[in-house]
Amino acid sequence: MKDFAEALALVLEGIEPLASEQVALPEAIGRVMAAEARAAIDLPPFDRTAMDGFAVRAQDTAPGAELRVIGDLAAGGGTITLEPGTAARISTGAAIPPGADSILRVEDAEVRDGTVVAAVAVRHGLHVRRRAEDVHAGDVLARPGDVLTVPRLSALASAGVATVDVPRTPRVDVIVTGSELLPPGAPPEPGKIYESNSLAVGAMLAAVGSRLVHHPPVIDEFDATRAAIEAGLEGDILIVSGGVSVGPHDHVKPAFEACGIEEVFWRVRIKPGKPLWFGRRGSTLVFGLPGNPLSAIVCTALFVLPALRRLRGESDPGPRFDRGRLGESAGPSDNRTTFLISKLVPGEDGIPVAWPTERQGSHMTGALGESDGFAVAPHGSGSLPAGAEVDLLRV
Ligand SMILES: Nc1nc2c(c(=O)[nH]1)N[C@H]1C(S)=C(S)[C@@H](COP(=O)(O)OP(=O)(O)OC[C@H]3O[C@@H](n4cnc5c(N)ncnc54)[C@H](O)[C@@H]3O)O[C@H]1N2
Ligand code: MOO
Repeated sequence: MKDFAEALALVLEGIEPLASEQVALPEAIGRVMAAEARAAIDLPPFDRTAMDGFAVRAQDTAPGAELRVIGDLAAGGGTITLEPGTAARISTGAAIPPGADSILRVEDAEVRDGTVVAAVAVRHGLHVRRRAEDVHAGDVLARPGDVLTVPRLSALASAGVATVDVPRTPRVDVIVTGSELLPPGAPPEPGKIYESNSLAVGAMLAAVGSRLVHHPPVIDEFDATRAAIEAGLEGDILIVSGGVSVGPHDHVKPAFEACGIEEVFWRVRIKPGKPLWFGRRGSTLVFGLPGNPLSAIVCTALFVLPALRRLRGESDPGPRFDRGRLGESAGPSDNRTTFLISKLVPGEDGIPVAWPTERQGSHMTGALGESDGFAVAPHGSGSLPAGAEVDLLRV
C-alpha cells in the first residue's frame, strides 16, 4: 500500500503537456498556454483622451480663456493639427491631435458660437492616456503553463494577439461498472442503486477542462468488463469506476491485466479511496476508482485531476488544499490519511473552519450533499483537538 504523496508522484511521473494546437482566443478560455505570447502593439497604441471634451494646449488655458474650435474628433476618426489658440472637440478614446497636449473636460468648458471658453486652467497631460503607459510591444503577456483566465485573455485581445498555442484538450473515457447500477430516471428495483459516479466524476473533469467520452455502464462479468476497457483505451485517460476491490465479482483488475495495462500501484493509504488502482498502457493513464461515491470523488480530486492538469499544460497540477482549522476534535484515523466530510465555514479571522458532519462513510452521498468538501486528518496524526490546523479539500 502506497502513501498518498508517493502514489501521487507515481501518477505524475513523466506526464508532459499534450501536443499543442493553435486556437482563436474565444476558444481558449480556461485552457493553458503552451508557448509565450507577446504584445503585438503598445497599449495604449497611441496617446488618447480619457474624457469627452476639448483637445487643447495646456498653456492656452486659464479661467475665461477663449479658444477657437476647429474640428470634432471621434474615436477611430481622422485628425486635425491644432494651432495656438485653437481647440478641437474630442470624444473619449479618440487620438490626441498633433499640437494638443491636454484635455479640457466638457464640464469645465462653455461653448459659444465657434469658440470654447475654459472655466479652469488644465495641467499639461491632463486626461491623456499615454502611448505604451500600460504595455510595450513585445512585452510577454502569457507564459507556458499560464491558465487563460478572463484577465489574460482580455490583455491578449487588446494587444493584438488573435490566436494562442495551447495543448490539445485531454480526452477522458469514463466507464462505470456494476450490475446493480440504475440510470437516473429509471424506476427503483430491488437490489439496485442509482448510478452517480459518472455524473460526479464527469463534472469534476469537465470543470477542469477535458473532452469526456462516457461509455455505457458495464455489468460485473469479466468478458464485458474487458471489452469495455479495451474500447476505452483510445484517449489520454481512462477511468473505470467500481470493481477494483477483492470481491468475487470485482473483474476490473484482471481485465486491466488482460488488456495489457501495466499496473503502477494498487491501494493507497487514504480513507476513503484505499483500493485505488493506477496503471498505464502506452500513453493512456488508467485509473480504477473504488466504486463508493465518496471514494471515487476523493480519488478523482487527489489523483485524476492533477494528471489532467499536467496533460492540459498547467504548471501547478495540485491537488489544491486550503489551510483551515477543525471546529471540533476528530478521532484518530485508522492508519490512513482520512478525508472527513465537512462543512467549511469562514472563521472570524477569515480562515475557514471545518465542521465534520456526524455521518462519515464512503457511501454517504447524503452527508456529502450537506458539505463543502473534506478536512484532511493525516495518517499517524492521532486524535486532533478542536482548533487543530488542517488541510481542506474543496470539491
Ligand atoms: N474484503 C474487503 N472488501 C472490501 C475492501 C477490502 O479492503 N476488503 N475495501 C472496501 C473499500 S474501502 C471500498 S472503497 C470498496 C471498493 O470496492 P470496488 O471498487 O470493488 O467497488 P464496488 O464494490 O463495485 O462498489 C462499491 C460500492 O459503491 C457502489 N457503486 C459502485 N459504482 C457506483 C456508481 N457508479 N455510482 C454509485 N455507487 C456505485 C456499489 O454499489 C457499492 O456499494 O470495497 C470495499 N470492500
Ligand atoms: O476506502 Mo473505501 O474507499 O473506504 O470506502
